[in-house]
Amino acid sequence: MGSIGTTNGSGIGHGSAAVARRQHAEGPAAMLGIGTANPTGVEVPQNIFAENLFRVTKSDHLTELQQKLTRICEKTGIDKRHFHLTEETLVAHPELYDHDAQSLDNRLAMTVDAVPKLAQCAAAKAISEWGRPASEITHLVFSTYSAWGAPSADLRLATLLGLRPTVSRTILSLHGCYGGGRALGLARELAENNRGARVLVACAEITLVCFGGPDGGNLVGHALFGDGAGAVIVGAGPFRDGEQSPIFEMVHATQTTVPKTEHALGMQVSGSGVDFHLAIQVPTLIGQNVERCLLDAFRGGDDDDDDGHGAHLPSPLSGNGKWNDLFWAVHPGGRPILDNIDKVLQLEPEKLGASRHVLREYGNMSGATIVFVLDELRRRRSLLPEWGAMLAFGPGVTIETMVLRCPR
Ligand SMILES: CC(C)(COP(=O)(O)OP(=O)(O)OC[C@H]1O[C@@H](n2cnc3c(N)ncnc32)[C@H](O)[C@@H]1OP(=O)(O)O)[C@@H](O)C(=O)NCCC(=O)NCCSC(=O)/C=C/c1ccc(O)cc1
Repeated sequence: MGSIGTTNGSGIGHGSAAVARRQHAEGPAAMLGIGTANPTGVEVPQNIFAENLFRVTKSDHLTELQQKLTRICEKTGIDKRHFHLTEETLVAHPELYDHDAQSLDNRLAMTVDAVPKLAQCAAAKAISEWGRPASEITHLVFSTYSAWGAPSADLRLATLLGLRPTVSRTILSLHGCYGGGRALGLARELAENNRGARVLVACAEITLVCFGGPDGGNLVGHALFGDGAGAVIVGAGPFRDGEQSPIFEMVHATQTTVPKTEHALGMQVSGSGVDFHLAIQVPTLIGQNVERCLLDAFRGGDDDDDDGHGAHLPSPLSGNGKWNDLFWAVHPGGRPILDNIDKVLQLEPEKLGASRHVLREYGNMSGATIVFVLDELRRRRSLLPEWGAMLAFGPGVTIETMVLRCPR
């Protein structure tokens, strides 16, 4: 027995090492198709959001609270958001804004199909751009906090898209706003370590699970979050006939948890739904930690001698304007988060333009938002420098960082 799993003696080890080497893809993983979608029913301009919310939840008597939400809405940098939840649904389900009512079952019943369907719309666009049939997808990574149950939303999405029964599925739940960054990081590793793999990343969020009356203490969440889905096809070379050429290469990725910040961002599930907690310090915490994460991510690439791109990574240094040599895909978690990143990295005004555009047009769609930012950057591709950085944040506090390259 002694030789199984060892690299000396039997030759089994050498053989398995060779198999492992053959399983590696050629070159870095890349995004080969990007798609986004929003619910089509409800689009709410931010300047009437507070008035609407208080009216539909029969809370007009809470005038001070309404004034406060109006003040907060004005500072979000958001123009409009899209929602799955309609006024008719709220009339039929007053338990959705009664925080003493047991409403979790009804909420989940409303999202169980809607979340994978929204993801399907985004995925269909990503697959169409990729240029190959859905049956060639080998892996699915689905991130959502809005739909729970087993069989889970990833299986429902796989069925809706007609993925093959051997597709290797993973669902990421409750990652909140860094779910998209984590799903892309995982897809990168799957694509580079499984020759021929084509990974569908899907993120979809419907805020109905956490909707509540304005007296529930989550005014900032009300002002910030919207519904949406994003999808990306990730694969590494060799590339196939008919495939879209790489949009962004995913050169190196890191995940950092900022110590002792568990209290800052969170989600609590109860019989009455899902409550968010967003501490007032979050924008400052992210501003204080983001540069270290970026330096680690760009330095980390130098250690990856095997993958062949470490030696070519640029080495941006703080304070000398070098961060402005990159393009930026930053999760627009909130306007002050973007402002703080601008300040800390001394970015030129338009560097976070794609993130601010997405925040303005859609609000914060948690994990799906980063895909919208990548989609927007892709539209501006001819203007982008060669190298870029992606940042996503969420509970932990967790910061996902990825070094990107825009091939010429
Ligand atoms: C638009 C805000 C709310 C206000 O803008 P501002 O420039 O800070 O303006 P002010 O300083 O004048 O604040 C306006 C009011 O908002 C209040 N406020 C200001 N942040 C707060 C505050 N976190 N609390 C509760 N009152 C506040 C503030 O006290 C003040 O109240 P008042 O004096 O009565 O008008 C801005 O601070 C903002 O966007 N904050 C949110 C940032 C944030 O934490 N974003 C989440 C990033 S991470 C992420 O996206 C993940 C989310 C997630 C997803 C899924 C999960 O499961 C878990 C998490």
